[in-house]
Amino acid sequence: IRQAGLAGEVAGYDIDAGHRETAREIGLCDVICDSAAEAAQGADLVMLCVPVGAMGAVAEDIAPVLKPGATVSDTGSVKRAVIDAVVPALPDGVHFIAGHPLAGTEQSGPRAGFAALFSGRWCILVPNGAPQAAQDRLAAFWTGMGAHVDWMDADHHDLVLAVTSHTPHLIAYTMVGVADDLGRVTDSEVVKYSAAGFRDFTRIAASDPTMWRDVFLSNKEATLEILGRFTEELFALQRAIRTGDGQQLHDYFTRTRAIRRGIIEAGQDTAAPDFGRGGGTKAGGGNA
Ligand SMILES: NC(=O)c1ccc[n+]([C@@H]2O[C@H](COP(=O)([O-])OP(=O)(O)OC[C@H]3O[C@@H](n4cnc5c(N)ncnc54)[C@H](O)[C@@H]3O)[C@@H](O)[C@H]2O)c1
Ligand SMILES: O=C(O)C(=O)C[C@]1(C(=O)O)C=C[C@@H](O)C=C1
Repeated sequence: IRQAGLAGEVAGYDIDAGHRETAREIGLCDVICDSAAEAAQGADLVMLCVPVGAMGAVAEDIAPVLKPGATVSDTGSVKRAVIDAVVPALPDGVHFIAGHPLAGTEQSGPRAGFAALFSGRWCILVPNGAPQAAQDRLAAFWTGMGAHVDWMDADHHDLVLAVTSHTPHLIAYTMVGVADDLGRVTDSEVVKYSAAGFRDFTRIAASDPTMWRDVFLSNKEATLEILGRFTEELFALQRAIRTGDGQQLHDYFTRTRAIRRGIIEAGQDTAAPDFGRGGGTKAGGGNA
């Protein structure tokens, strides 16, 4: 936000005093406040970047000081539960537009952020009935940080993300847990010879436990739906292996390879951030 000059002043607050201290040390914001309400007072845009399960409580903390006409948004990985928790807490005349930048790492805390994090990445926004001018302003804010903005309904977002992010994380957690159960994950030979796939699983499985606990508890329905489908496919492959059905395995892997190749050919492989991309439209010099 500061690098792209998207806000006149950025005020921040974190419930963890150590994180506030670190944020002051590294100059993350223009000002680090001692309460959420102090940080939100007078802001044109308030961005809630806390675990999904804490969004409602923070909205209640800041509600009394919000400026009429202010926009409140968030970065949470789940959208329906956040809207349900935040909207009832906000006063009339304040708009909530839910958001989710599809960018992050397994690292947490104030030192884990970097200016190019959102560059070339999608940011999904849920309009939630906010006025067009507020929607345009928030979209310009994200494109100002180099993101591509898409608008989506909250339930659709939660289903799509259950497929592309939430269930894959659960699978990574499980795979690393299985290796640990075998007592081999810390065995130096296993670590030394672990192939890239498993290493990627261990990186994902190092993600923040609070964040991911909240994601699964608040996107229960969609995650369970996708997990059910995943389990059915897994059983089919398990059976093909047991019965020696090479044709089924080959057909399945051919189909999945075509999907990956289709993504590359369509130029939609945004897995790697485009660090070269500059900022886009500026959202104007408000306070965030
Ligand atoms: N990490 C990712 O890959 C990623 C990507 C996209 C979206 N998200 C979402 O963004 C949000 C933040 O994730 P993050 O990765 O920045 O997490 P983070 O752990 O780096 O930061 C969250 C911070 O919130 C603070 N916090 C917790 N409860 C609070 C409260 N009640 N009041 C004030 N501060 C509080 C924590 O102390 C922590 O420092 C989450 O909802 C997450 O689902 C994360
Ligand atoms: O690479 C990672 O660490 C991530 O998994 C980031 C990731 C994702 O699934 O793509 C994780 C959760 C989010 O809500 C958005 C991004």
